[in-house]
Amino acid sequence: MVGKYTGISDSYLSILKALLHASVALDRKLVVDWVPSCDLEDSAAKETPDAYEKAWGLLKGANGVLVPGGFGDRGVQGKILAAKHARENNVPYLGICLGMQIAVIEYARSVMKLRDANSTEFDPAAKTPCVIFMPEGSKTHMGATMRLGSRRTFFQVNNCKSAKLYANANYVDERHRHRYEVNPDMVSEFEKAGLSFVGRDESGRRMEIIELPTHKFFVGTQFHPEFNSRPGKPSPLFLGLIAASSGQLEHLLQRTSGAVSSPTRCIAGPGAPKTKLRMNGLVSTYFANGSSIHI
Ligand SMILES: NC(=O)CC[C@H](N)C(=O)O
Repeated sequence: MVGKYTGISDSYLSILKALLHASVALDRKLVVDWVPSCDLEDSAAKETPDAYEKAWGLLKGANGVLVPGGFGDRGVQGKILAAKHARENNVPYLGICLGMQIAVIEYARSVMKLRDANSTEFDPAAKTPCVIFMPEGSKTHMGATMRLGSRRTFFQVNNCKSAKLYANANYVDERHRHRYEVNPDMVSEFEKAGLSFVGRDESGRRMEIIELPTHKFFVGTQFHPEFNSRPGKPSPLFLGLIAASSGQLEHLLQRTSGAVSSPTRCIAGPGAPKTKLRMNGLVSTYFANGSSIHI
C-alpha cells in the first residue's frame, strides 16, 4: 500500500477493511506493507537512504500494489514510480481515484513519451494536461466543488476484467470524491497507445475505469470501490486485486462472469435491480491458514 499517510493506518481504514473482506472471501492471509510514497522518490535516496531502501524492498516484495486516493502533490512522484513498477513487472495493481490519475500520468510519460504529462492539480500550467479540473467545479472555491456520492459507471466492453468481476453488469453504482478527471480530449490518444477506458459515465466523456488488457491485473478507478465493501460482500475490484495477487484470478473471473453456475446476489444500488453478482461461495468462506499475501 503506497500512500502519503501511511503512518496513520486509520487514514486508509475503508481500504484496509475492503482488502480484508476480499482476502477472507478468497481464503488468504492479508499482510499490508505500508510504503510511504515519498520514500520511493529519488530525493529520498540521498536524504534518507535507509527509508529509501526499505520502501523499495517492500514494494519489490509485494504480491500486489494498491495506490489509494489522495490530494496535493507531496509524494505523488513516489506513487507514479509505484505504478510504473507494477505496470512494468506485471504486478497486480489497483489505483483508486488519485491512484488511477497517477497511473494515467505514468502511462503518458513512460509509454507515450509525453514527458510533460501531468495533472493540473500538481502543475496548473502543465504543457500536457492529461488530468484536468472538472469543468463544472469552481476553481476559486474548494467548498462544495467536489463530485461526490454515488454515480453510475457504464461498461464500454464486456470482455474486460472489471466487467467480468462485476458479473457482466452493464453498469455499476459506486461512490465518488474528486475534483479532477482524465482529460477527455486525450482519451483516444491513450487508447491508441494501449490503455483502455473500459468504464465511463453516462455522457461517455468522463472516465471511470482504466485497464491494461495486456497486464495480469492493472485497474484504476475514478470512484472509490472500498466504500461499498462489506464483510461477506467484498468489493468485486478488491476481490480481483487479491485474486490476481494470489494466482486465482482466472478461476475467480470464471465464477463471477457466470462461466460456472452459482448462487446470485444483488450488487448494485436500488436503481439497478437486474444486476446480479454470482459469488459461488465467496461470501461464506472463512479465514484459514492459507498462504499470506502481501499488498
Ligand atoms: N479522492 C481522490 O483521490 C481525489 C483525487 C484528486 N485529488 C482529485 O481531486 O480529483
